[in-house]
Amino acid sequence: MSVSSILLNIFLPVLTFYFYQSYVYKRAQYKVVENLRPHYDYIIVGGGSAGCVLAARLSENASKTVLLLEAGSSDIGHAEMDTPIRVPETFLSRFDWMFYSEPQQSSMEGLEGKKVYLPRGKVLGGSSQINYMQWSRGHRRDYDIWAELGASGWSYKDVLPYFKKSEDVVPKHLASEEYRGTQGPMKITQIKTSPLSSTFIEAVKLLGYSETDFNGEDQEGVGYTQSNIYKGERWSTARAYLWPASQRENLDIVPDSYVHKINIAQGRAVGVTLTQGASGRQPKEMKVKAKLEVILSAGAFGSPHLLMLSGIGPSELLTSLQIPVKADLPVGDNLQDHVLSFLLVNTNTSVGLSYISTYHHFEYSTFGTGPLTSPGGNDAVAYLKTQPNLPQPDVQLVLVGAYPDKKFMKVLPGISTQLIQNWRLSSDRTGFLLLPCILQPKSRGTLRLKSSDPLDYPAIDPAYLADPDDLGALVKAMQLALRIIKTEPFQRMGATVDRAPVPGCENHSFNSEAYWKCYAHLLAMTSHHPSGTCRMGASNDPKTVVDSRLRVKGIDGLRIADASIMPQLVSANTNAPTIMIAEKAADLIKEDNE
Ligand SMILES: Cc1cc2nc3c(=O)[nH]c(=O)nc-3n(C[C@H](O)[C@H](O)[C@H](O)COP(=O)(O)OP(=O)(O)OC[C@H]3O[C@@H](n4cnc5c(N)ncnc54)[C@H](O)[C@@H]3O)c2cc1C
Repeated sequence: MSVSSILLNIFLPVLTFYFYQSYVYKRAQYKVVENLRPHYDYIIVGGGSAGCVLAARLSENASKTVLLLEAGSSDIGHAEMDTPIRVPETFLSRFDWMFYSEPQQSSMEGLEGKKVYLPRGKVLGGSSQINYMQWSRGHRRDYDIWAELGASGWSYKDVLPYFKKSEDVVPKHLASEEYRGTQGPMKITQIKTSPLSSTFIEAVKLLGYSETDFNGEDQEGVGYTQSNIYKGERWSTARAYLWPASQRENLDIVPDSYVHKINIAQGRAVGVTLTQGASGRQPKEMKVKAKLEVILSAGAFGSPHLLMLSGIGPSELLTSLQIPVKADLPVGDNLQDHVLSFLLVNTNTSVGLSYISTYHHFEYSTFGTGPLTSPGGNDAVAYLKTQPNLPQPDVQLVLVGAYPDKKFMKVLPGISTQLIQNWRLSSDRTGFLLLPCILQPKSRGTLRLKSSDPLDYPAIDPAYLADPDDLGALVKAMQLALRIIKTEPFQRMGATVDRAPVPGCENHSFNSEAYWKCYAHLLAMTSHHPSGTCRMGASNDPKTVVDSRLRVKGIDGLRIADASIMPQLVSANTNAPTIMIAEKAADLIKEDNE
């Protein structure tokens, strides 16, 4: 071994580790809360994307006491979450609830047991701590439709100020005064580390689209991914909102606290029951009282689960489980998620992020730059229309500058061992992934309690592709992606979709519509955007759980603010919209109580 290779392979990683330990791990800490107060003005359940925003905003008023309860652990000092390229390492880790769907009836034939792995963050910062950090708001029509569906005060004009309030857009060319914010806690940047991104942008432009700020005036078009990544690190809501607020006297942040019941007396939420120290220390059950409100921000799976455990949900189901009914509401209906498929594209040269070396690890830990700052490889994105006359884009196409190995494909999307073994993919593993995703799925699923034991996970059935129109839409999205691969910029690198037919679809001629239909039926996956399970809308609408001020119908002192309240899934990733929901919720709560 030469001196230079010893330096490169041994000393650099050691030095890197030392820098990381001394720089990142000691930057922040939460105040230790020895004993909870007997009551707080506000109790927030769930410290995820929404919960961290609410904790920070509600504790701005020093005269109000706020308790944030999070089932998972602290987020501080975990390089696997902080380093943007390392997203997949958080899956199936202690920071993940590791939900699985019920076996799917109309899709996912190629997945183990036809079940979809549904990761969710279990840590301060919640799913914003394990997500791909894509920052996108959706189309203005999405919010106008919310208002048309009965969510008054949630049209695009109404929510735009809250999107702006949440963000600090760093690249100057994106910081339009009318549409973007520059004073908010969420740092938004554009990462341009993969040379493939510009090829993708060039290719999409050849189909007649322009490079756009898809979070600005017009969503349609293509661009580099906008990410909540700053100085090379994930900018979760814990980091953006909670860290700066964490030393406030009136805010107690308590991780490792699993709330299993909202206590309701005479039609009012008066507090919660929780188990503290569930992961590690001696578990301790306790009750805490809320003087003003309990705010549920446990996410699209956690919030409906907890409501039902507390007696708020479909009365027939609750009665069958011997749970006394406090309010008969359609909790757990209206589950929506984006569904996508993936195209494995081979190239004749090494592209994307496959060039990452020891030097890049050193570069990252020393300067916070380089390919390790890529948001899990999701480097460019396009919002496209499958028909020109559509009122808004119906497809999101994400470029992932990396080629997955079979081990990864087994975890995400959870392809069955048998299918992977029989799929004779090219052994030449240079290339990239394209992820065509349908933005307005029609399928609707459910979340139901399996038992009254709070530790039993609920039955989650997203009913992917149950509406036959969704399969057709997904095939059209894939065909659009195939057109992009055929453009000259990609042909320069010999890009072709891997020609090994998926086992089960060999009878269809490769590349025919029937082939892709079969492929999508076998191999679709979640885009990780479950929402809608505690639907917001007019209070006299029997399909809604919360009114337009996010108050749970029929129960005083209880609100929900997270992705579960979306009446209809937005046409984008859901983190920025959830943060917007929490920003607006904080103002509604302050208006009603202060
Ligand atoms: C793998 C993955 C990739 C994604 N990629 C993107 C992306 O690139 N861009 C994007 O915009 N969106 C993305 N999303 C979606 C986005 O992160 C979520 O929509 C958003 O974080 C939802 O926020 P939330 O507040 O509703 O829920 P969460 O952030 O999940 O927060 C819920 C919190 O409540 C806690 N909790 C639950 N039950 C209880 C209980 N009983 N007691 C106490 N605490 C409880 C949980 O531990 C969690 O911390 C992704 C999601 C995942 C999982």
